[in-house]
Amino acid sequence: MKKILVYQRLERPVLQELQIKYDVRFFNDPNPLSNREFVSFLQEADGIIGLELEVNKTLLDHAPNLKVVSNVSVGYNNLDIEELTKRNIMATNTPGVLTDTVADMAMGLMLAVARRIPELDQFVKSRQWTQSLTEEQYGTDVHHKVLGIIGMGRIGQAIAQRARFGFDMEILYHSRTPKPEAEAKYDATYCTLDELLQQSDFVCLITPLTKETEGMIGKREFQLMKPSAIFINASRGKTVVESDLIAALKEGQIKAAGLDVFTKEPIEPDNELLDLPNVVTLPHIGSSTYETELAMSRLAAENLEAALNGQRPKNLINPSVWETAK
Ligand SMILES: NC(=O)c1ccc[n+]([C@@H]2O[C@H](COP(=O)([O-])OP(=O)(O)OC[C@H]3O[C@@H](n4cnc5c(N)ncnc54)[C@H](O)[C@@H]3O)[C@@H](O)[C@H]2O)c1
Ligand SMILES: O=C(O)[C@H](O)CO
Repeated sequence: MKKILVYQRLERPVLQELQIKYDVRFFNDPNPLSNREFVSFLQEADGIIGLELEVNKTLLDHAPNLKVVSNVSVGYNNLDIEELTKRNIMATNTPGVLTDTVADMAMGLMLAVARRIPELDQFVKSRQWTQSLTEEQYGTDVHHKVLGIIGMGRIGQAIAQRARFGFDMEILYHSRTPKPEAEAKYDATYCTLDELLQQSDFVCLITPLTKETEGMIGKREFQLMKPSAIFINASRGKTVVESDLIAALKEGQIKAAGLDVFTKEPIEPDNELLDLPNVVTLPHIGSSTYETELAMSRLAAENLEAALNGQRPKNLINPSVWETAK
C-alpha cells in the first residue's frame, strides 16, 4: 500500500477517501523534522499532500521514495522546485478553484479598512454609540477611486472585475508583462510599479512570493504612495518589508492597511501591527470558505493520485519531471 503523508490541512471527506486506498498519516508539527515519527514515515512516503510544509533539500534527504508533493494552495513558495525537479519529484498546486474566494476577501479587506468596519463594530458592541456620529467616525469611499493591482494574474483579475464593475473603480495594474486582454476587459491601465504607487488610492498586492517579489514593497515604495493610500496585502507576508510597513503606518506615510498575510504566521503576539488602529488583520483566510477549502483539497488529491498512478497531474508545476519520466 502506498504511503501518503498529510501535512497540516486536508478536508475530512478527502482525507477519508485517501485513507481507503493508501496508508495515510497526518502531521501538524511546526518543526516536523524534529518529530521522529514524521521523519520515519517520510523515509517511506510515496507522496506528500498538505499546506505550507517547507520542502527543501534537508527534508528531501529524508524522503528517498517520494514521487510527488501536492500543495493544497496555489502559492508554492514553500517548495524548492529546483531541488524537487533535480530529484524527479513532481510538484503540484491548486490554481483557479480559489480565485473568486480570494478576490472576495480582498474586496472585503478594502471595504473593512476604508469604512472602518471592525473598529465601528467594536464601537457599537462596547455600548459607546450613545449619540449621533461625529466626523471622527467617518470612513473613506471605495467606489470611483483608483485601485492599483500589483500582480494581474488570476486573482488580480478577479479583483479587477469586482472593483471595476461592482464599485466603478479605475484600475491600474503592474505585472511582469502587460496583459492586453485584461486591459480590454476591465478598462485597466498598465503602469510601472512607481506610477502605480503614486497614483493609486488603494494598492492591492497579489503576486506570488518569489526571489523577485520578496520585499518588493518597502520604505521607498511606501514613500511613493499617497498619504491617503490604503494598502492591502493578500499575497504573502514576505513580499512586504514588515518593519517599513509599520513605520509607514505610524508616520502617516500611508493612511491604513488591510492584511491577510504576515512575515511570520501565526503572527507573533508582540507584532506592532496588532496595536495599530489603522490596520485590519486577518489570519490568512483568503481561501478559507467551506466550499473552496473542499475544492482545493479535492484538486490536490486528484493531482497526488494522478502522479502516483503514472498520469500527468492537472496542475504540474515542474513539467520537465513528466517529460523525463515518459
Ligand atoms: N491570502 C491568501 O489566502 C491567498 C490565497 C491564494 C493565493 N494567494 C497568493 O496569491 C498569489 C497569486 O495567485 P494567482 O492564482 O493569482 O497566481 P497567478 O500566477 O495567476 O498570478 C500571479 C501574477 O503575479 C505576477 N507577478 C509575478 N512576479 C511579479 C513581479 N515581480 N512583479 C509584478 N508582478 C508579478 C504575474 O505576472 C502574474 O500575473 C499566490 O501565489 C499566493 O501567494 C494568497
Ligand atoms: O496560496 C494559497 O492558496 C493560500 O494562500 C493558501 O491558503
